[in-house]
Amino acid sequence: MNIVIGNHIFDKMENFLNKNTKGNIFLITDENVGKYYSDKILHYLSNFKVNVYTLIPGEENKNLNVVKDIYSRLIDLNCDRNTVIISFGGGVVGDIAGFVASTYLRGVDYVQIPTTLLSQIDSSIGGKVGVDFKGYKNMIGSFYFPLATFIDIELLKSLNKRNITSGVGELLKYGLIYDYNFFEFLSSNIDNIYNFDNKVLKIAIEKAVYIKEKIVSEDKRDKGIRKILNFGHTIGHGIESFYNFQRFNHGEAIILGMIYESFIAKEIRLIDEKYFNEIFKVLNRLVNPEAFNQKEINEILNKMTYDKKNEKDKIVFILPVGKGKVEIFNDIEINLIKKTLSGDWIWK
Ligand SMILES: NC(=O)c1ccc[n+]([C@@H]2O[C@H](COP(=O)([O-])OP(=O)(O)OC[C@H]3O[C@@H](n4cnc5c(N)ncnc54)[C@H](O)[C@@H]3O)[C@@H](O)[C@H]2O)c1
Ligand SMILES: O=C(O)C(=O)C[C@@H](O)[C@H](O)[C@H](O)COP(=O)(O)O
Ligand SMILES: [Zn+2]
Repeated sequence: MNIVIGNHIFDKMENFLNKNTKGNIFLITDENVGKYYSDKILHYLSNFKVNVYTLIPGEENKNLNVVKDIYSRLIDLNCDRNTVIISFGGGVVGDIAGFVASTYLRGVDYVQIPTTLLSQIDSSIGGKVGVDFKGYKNMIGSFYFPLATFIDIELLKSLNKRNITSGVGELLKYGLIYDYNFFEFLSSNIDNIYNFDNKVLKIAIEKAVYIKEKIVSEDKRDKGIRKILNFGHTIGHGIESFYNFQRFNHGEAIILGMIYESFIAKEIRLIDEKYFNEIFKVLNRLVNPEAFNQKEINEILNKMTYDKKNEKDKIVFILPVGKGKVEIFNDIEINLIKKTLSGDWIWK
C-alpha cells in the first residue's frame, strides 16, 4: 500500500494527486478539521476542481442518512467515475468517505488523509469502511482500500486530550496483541505522546502502521488472524454502543474493553496476576473501568451478541495468553462475562 508518514507532507499528497488523478476531487471532512485546516488543504489542491462536503463531527453521524446525503450531493454535482474522494478527518470521516467511495457508481478511487492519532495508526489502514446501524457498530460496510494514505503528524497538534487518549488506546492494543516491547515503549512514553514529542510519535505511528499492515496483508477480509486486531472490541464496542456513542469515544471504550477482557483472561488463567496488574496499571491511567448493574450488563451483553466476530450464537473474544500474544476464544462462560462487567473486582 502507498503510505507516506512524516511532517508537512501535503506537497507529497499534491504530487501524488497530480500523477494519479484525471477527474475532480470530492473532499469529505468535518467541521472541526475544516476549522483548523481547510485553507491549508485547499491551497495544496488549487490545481484541481474541488467540491467539499463537511460533516457534523461525532460517531452519532456515522450512519446511512449521512451516506445518502453524500450520494445526493455527488449526483447533483454529476460526479463521474474519475472523481477522487479525499477523506480529510478522523476515523468517522474516513469510515464514511471510504464506504461512499466503495459504493458510489460501484466504486471510485479515494485517498485517506487521517487527522487524529487513532485514524493515523488504525482506521486509515486496512480498508475496513462502513457505518453504524440500529445502534450497533459498523454493521454496514465493506473492505475497500484507498489509493494512498498520507499521515501528517503535524495535524495532531490541534487534538484535545481525550482524542489523544483514544489513539493511545489503539496503539497499546498493538503492543498487547503483537509486540510486548512496543507496549513497554508506549507505556513509558505516554506523557511524551500527550506532549506531541515528534520523535516518539513518529516511532509509534510507524510501528503501528507496520504491524497493522502486516496483519491485514495476511487476512484482508477478517476471516482469521486479522481478528486479533479486535482485542478489546467485543466488550469495547458493547460499551460504546450501550451509551449511544455519547459517553466514551472509540479508543476510550476499547481501553475499557481491553481491561475487562484481560480480567477474563486472568480469571481463566490464560495470563497470571502479575501480567494482568501490569496491563491494568497502564490502561487504568487512561480510563477507569466502571461497575455495571444487572440491567446494564444485560444491555451490554445484548449489544455484544451482534458482534461481527460471533459464530453460531457464541460470543467471540480475543484474549491475552502471554506478553504481546493473544488468541481467539468462543467458549467464555456468560457468568464470567457478567462478573467481569459487575466490576466487583475493581476496588479489591
Ligand atoms: N476502519 C477501521 O479500521 C477503524 C479502526 C479504528 C477505529 N475506527 C472507527 O474510527 C472512529 C473513531 O475515529 P476518531 O477517533 O478519529 O474519531 P473522530 O473521527 O470522531 O474524531 C474525533 C474528534 O476529533 C476531531 N478532530 C479530527 N481531527 C482533528 C484535528 N487534527 N484537530 C482537532 N480536532 C480534530 C473530530 O472533529 C472529532 O470531534 C470510530 O467510528 C471507530 O469505529 C475504524
Ligand atoms: O482493522 C481491523 O480489523 C480492526 O479490528 C481495527 C479496529 O480497531 C477497528 O475498530 C475496526 O473498525 C473494528 O472493526 P469491526 O469489524 O469490529 O467493526
Ligand atoms: Zn478499534
